[in-house]
Amino acid sequence: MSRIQLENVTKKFGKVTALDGISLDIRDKEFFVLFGPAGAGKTTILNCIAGIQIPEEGVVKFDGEVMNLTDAAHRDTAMVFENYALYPQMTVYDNMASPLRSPLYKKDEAYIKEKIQEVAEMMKMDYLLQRLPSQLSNGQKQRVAMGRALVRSPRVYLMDEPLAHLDAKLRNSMRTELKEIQANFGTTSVYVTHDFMEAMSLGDRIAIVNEGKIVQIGTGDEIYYMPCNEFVSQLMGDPEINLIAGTLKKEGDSYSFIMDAGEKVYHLPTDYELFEKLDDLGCEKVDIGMRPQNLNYSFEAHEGYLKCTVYSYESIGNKSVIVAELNGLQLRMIAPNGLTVKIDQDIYVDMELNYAMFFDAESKEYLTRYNEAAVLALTEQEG
Ligand SMILES: Nc1ncnc2c1ncn2[C@@H]1O[C@H](COP(=O)(O)OP(=O)(O)OP(=O)(O)O)[C@@H](O)[C@H]1O
Repeated sequence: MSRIQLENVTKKFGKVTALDGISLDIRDKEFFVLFGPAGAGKTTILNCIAGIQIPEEGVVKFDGEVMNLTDAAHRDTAMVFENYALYPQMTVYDNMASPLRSPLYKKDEAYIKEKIQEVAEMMKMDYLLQRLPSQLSNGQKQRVAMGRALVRSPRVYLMDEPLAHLDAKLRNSMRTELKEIQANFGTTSVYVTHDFMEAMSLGDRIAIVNEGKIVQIGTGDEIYYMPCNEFVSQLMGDPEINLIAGTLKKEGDSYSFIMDAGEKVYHLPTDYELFEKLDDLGCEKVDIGMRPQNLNYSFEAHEGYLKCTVYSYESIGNKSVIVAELNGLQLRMIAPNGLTVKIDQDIYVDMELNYAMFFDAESKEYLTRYNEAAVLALTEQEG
């Protein structure tokens, strides 16, 4: 059992408030992801759980027991750092054995050998056991650092960007493995990342951290489909969501959206629940959020398509991103690789508005979206 709670935790470094009244309730056996931009406070949260840093205010609890006065060595956590922290003079085997040889968790050598063999096989690194860290690639060092944490069965694994130095292919396969390993071990895990795909694929739940505060907590789908504000909508998606400023206008039973750029008028697809909500909210100035995959383009003029020019066309691996521009508004869209596209050439853009999210133009807070009830039903199933 390991439920980890933080209640109103504040941590300062001189004048910098790294954590500003953070509260989290991480469930037993949960794979919990902390996701946010650089400097948000993610590592500091891990350090407060580990006992490496002590909050000035607030409480850290393990299974209901206050841990603030328990030192790091006695909290029974296992941490994996981005910078590996391997002992350079020890072989991989001895590095992995080190937690099991420490006075606190001491095990006999036969047990240690068996455990290391099991983890090394699982992590496909048994051929590395006799090497020194200096004889390993960065990716291999990272696997060893993770293996060293996995030989123990602590109350909680604390992982700080453990896949950051792996190449894309290895990162993908490690992601899948990690999730399986955690499911098998059933150990509560808190995992820091600033990689959107990693957060989505690993987290049972994700906490969005920004400027020392928790902005939103939920399943990946919940946050992706109903981000609580524009900042979260931008963070949750790669390529980033399009935010399009304009004015809502009610006309009888229906609504139009007049886009600021080009003053193009869109008649919003009918969704009575959405329209009722818009009636209640009474907002005029809104930003519409459109994911890049819900924009379509053509190089020929079409009725209802928005005439723009190509701003850029760049490959992002197995697909590309086209950015179209109109009066300073840039629209990101997904396209295949290998198109013949010239910068500044005409491009015509269509928006699948029945996927739109609506944000208040002033506060930037989420207002509503199409199919909100269906999204809520989906996320309730997951929760
Ligand atoms: N030991 C320290 N001394 C002074 N300031 C610190 C210290 N540790 C963290 N900070 C500051 O606290 C804030 C939060 O840092 P933290 O490392 O927790 O962020 P993070 O979200 O993990 O960022 P990153 O993704 O870049 O690792 C930052 O402003 C950082 O500069």
